Amino acid sequence: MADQASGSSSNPVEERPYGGTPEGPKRVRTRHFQNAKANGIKITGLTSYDMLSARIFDEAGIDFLLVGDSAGNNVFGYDTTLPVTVDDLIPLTRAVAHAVTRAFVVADMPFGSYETDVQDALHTAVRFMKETGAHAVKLEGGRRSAKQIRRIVDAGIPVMAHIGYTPQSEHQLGGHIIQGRGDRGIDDLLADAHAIEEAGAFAVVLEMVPADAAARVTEELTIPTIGVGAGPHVDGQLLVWTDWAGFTTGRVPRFVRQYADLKGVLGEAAQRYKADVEGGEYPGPEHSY
Ligand SMILES: Nc1nc(=O)c2c([nH]1)NC[C@@H]1CN(c3ccc(C(=O)N[C@@H](CCC(=O)O)C(=O)O)cc3)CN21
Ligand SMILES: CC(C)C(=O)C(=O)O
Ligand SMILES: [Mg+2]
Repeated sequence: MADQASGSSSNPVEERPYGGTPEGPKRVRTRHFQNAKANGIKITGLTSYDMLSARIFDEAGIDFLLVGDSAGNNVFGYDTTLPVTVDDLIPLTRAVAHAVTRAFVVADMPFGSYETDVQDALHTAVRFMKETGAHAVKLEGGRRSAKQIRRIVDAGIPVMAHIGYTPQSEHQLGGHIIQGRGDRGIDDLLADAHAIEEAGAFAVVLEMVPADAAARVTEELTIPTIGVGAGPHVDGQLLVWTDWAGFTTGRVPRFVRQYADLKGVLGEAAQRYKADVEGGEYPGPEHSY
């Protein structure tokens, strides 16, 4: 998301140690998502669960950071996102929101915090906005979540929707299964997408859907689509950062391209550290007082 998306091309050029897009908006807002789609500029997103990774991604010019309930898998060590609570995510979201200067921060609403009732959904969204400094909330579901989306948007809180494969419904969907396949699948996906747009969401995540289905949704909607395993014909991409950085120790979905080998780097560092301590090589005189 670069210059044309900002609406203000007069930002002074500043040095960013990780590269990125210094010419883009000073602070990413929902209108920049809309402008990016209108101008054909791709939006980039990563998850983040802590201050250090958030700072690095923000300085690199990643447009938005999602404090995902995938923290269940990647921080808390659960097999699914289902046990994650609002109280689990609030401190992580606060850490990320306080770390960024440019990136748009999205708080993921965990399972059980919005499906029960429209009032519950609003209460959860307000907690995230009031207690963390996030700029928007995200929730799963299309038609089934439209009432919740409308209520939260009416309260002045931007909502990112999420359809296709929705991990909080893993047991109903029967595992990590591609959604939106076949005519019936595409019709369902489109109906969900239109319901989300009508309810007032500013963007929608499409997870694990065929590229042609994602292209149809992207074409038909006026709000930007953010793909996670949805092929190239979408308005932006999002990945779970620990998958993307080669930090995840378990299975990683096929749609991920791994941009680093953190597991290898840290594993090797730990082995060298152990060897140095055991061999009397660390600490050296320069580390001692
Ligand atoms: N975007 C995203 N959604 C998730 O639900 C998710 C992540 N990332 N990353 C962390 C964990 C790991 N998860 C997953 C999800 C799918 C596969 C997987 O291997 N999927 C197959 C297709 C389905 C299958 O055969 O199981 C694939 O080829 O991608 C692995 C781990 C679920 N979690
Ligand atoms: C994978 C994205 C869309 C997500 O919801 C999460 O990280 O929790
Ligand atoms: Mg999530």
